[in-house]
Amino acid sequence: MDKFVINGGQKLHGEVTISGAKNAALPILLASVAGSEPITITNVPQLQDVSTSLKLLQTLGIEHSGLTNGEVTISPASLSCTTAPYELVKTMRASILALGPLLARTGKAEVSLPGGCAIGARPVNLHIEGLRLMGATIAVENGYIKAHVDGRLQGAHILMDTVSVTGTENLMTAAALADGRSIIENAAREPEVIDLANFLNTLGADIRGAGSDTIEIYGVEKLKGGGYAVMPDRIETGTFLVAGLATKGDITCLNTDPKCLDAVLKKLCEAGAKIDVGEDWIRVRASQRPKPVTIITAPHPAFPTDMQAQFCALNCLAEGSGWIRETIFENRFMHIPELRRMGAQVELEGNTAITSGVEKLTGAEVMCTDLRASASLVIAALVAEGQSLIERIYHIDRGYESIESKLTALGADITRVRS
Ligand SMILES: CC(=O)N[C@H]1[C@@H](OP(=O)(O)OP(=O)(O)OC[C@H]2O[C@@H](n3ccc(=O)[nH]c3=O)[C@H](O)[C@@H]2O)O[C@H](CO)[C@@H](O)[C@@H]1O
Ligand SMILES: C=C(OP(=O)(O)O)C(=O)O
Repeated sequence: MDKFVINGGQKLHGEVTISGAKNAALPILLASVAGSEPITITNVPQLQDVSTSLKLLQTLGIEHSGLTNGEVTISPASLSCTTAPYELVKTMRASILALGPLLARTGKAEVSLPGGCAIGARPVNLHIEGLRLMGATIAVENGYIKAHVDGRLQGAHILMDTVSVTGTENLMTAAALADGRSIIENAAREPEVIDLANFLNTLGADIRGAGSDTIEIYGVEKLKGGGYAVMPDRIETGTFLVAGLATKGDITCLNTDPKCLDAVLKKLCEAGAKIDVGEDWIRVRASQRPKPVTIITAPHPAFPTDMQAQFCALNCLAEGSGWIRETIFENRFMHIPELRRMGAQVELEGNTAITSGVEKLTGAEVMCTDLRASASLVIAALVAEGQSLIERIYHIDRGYESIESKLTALGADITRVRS
């Protein structure tokens, strides 16, 4: 398993180009299952989860060109299998997004249950309930969601009990091919949901209202081919901005979208960063220790849970105490014990992490437990005095493209040790 060795203490400075968004690329790649003509997708990040998605498409019999320079052409016409197997699904939760398009296109789908994972139980009941409302018969047997429908799925009125990002995406994609009109209420408003809707509309779908809490979908019989560029990764952007502030640096994120980052930019300013934005770039500058912030994670447009761990690392360095409450996932504080190994003073009270900022963290051997927890450890190690060894970085490779090259170009001292 690869490791990072980081010698802390370098201020980050310079420009970094942000990659396409993992959480938009994965739904888009898997929604291509619903298509029938060639689709070219660009600005796709080179990530482990993207490789897994392409492997899954291949397992379904769907031919593709492979990913080159962020571009992949997918030929969904060759679909020949409707089972998403455990070996692939277990490594990537987003595989559940194969369920809606497979069922809508072929009338049949067997997708392994993604199961629990590091950050919480993450059930998929809302995906299943929504598809049932659209006329599917679904059984959960032998660890698989087994779904079928005679003829086409039927348009339905779906009120989601909880805001679910992939739940909304799965149902929206299925409804795009259903017979008649569907309404999804209490839909997720995340920018990645809008990106998926725009992608499907490029292929001839009729989806209205994505980005609001009510999405209206008029089903079409077939999708056509087309090209689409994935939106920039707002979480990768936020992670680099936090690293810039934590190291008292001066960095500019290019090829990003400041409009998707309102809640994060607000907290960066409260933490003392000087932020400048343009149409597609964000510059962060800092010269002082950060100020502590108070954060409550919640669905978009509120503060994203995927930025919680990175701000925890920031609060650990702040001048004074702050707190962060996690309301989306019940087990998303596994970075805390690792940050403590680096000298952080953090108490956990239920779903709230209360920090007393320390003047310096110290390098240590730490272990990644999930994707964003890994990002928080990298940020802490960049600031810490001395050397840190970060283990199990396969978690970070799921979601950050070439993170060590990007950080090195910004002046960090980071090396990947391969094993
Ligand atoms: C690939 C992708 O886009 N992943 C993102 C997506 O995950 P994901 O779509 O899995 O997360 P959800 O939005 O579905 O989860 C939100 C909450 O709803 C609950 N829930 C969800 C579905 C369901 O059927 N029943 C249920 O109870 C979950 O347990 C959780 O408490 O949104 C999360 C919340 O912004 C992000 O952290 C993930 O990075
Ligand atoms: C939790 C995340 O991803 P996933 O839903 O793919 O596990 C994330 O991107 O932070």
